[in-house]
Amino acid sequence: MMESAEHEMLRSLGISVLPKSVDGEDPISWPRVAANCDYQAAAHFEDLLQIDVSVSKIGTSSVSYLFQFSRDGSHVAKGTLTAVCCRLADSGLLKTAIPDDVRKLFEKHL
Ligand SMILES: CC(C)(COP(=O)(O)OP(=O)(O)OC[C@H]1O[C@@H](n2cnc3c(N)ncnc32)[C@H](O)[C@@H]1OP(=O)(O)O)[C@@H](O)C(=O)NCCC(=O)NCCSC(=O)c1cc(O)c2ccccc2c1O
Repeated sequence: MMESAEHEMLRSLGISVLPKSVDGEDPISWPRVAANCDYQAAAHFEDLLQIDVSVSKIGTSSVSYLFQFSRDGSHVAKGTLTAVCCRLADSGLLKTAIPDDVRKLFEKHL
């Protein structure tokens, strides 16, 4: 659920989760390196949960998110996730600095 919420947030900022290569440049994506979730109340099958996503930290190449889960206005869980900005090179994932334009978009959600 956190990954889906993260992807929705990226899309809302106009950031593709897995863009196509343009002009032979390596596309950039966001593999996750850490995730955690604290459950504060039970959620049941078919419950409709709201997930509020915010950015808790922007590093050089990493971005951390906070996820607040609620049901009918009551807190259910709190999660965190850290992803790293990477070039999808032929050799695999290579860490790279978060581009300035993307950093500015994330800063709006700090
Ligand atoms: C992602 C890596 C390639 C980075 O490796 P590297 O060794 O270069 O990174 P650093 O150790 O220097 O850390 C970079 C950056 O992250 C912060 N960080 C690292 N670990 C943690 C942690 N546990 N908690 C918090 N923060 C952490 C560190 O402080 C640095 O921050 P700065 O801001 O200071 O730069 C390499 O780590 C790697 O490959 N990891 C495995 C990733 C993985 O397989 N994850 C499992 C889920 S799969 C996934 O999420 C995924 C998503 C995609 O979108 C993909 C797209 C295309 C292909 C594959 C994808 C994919 O597997």
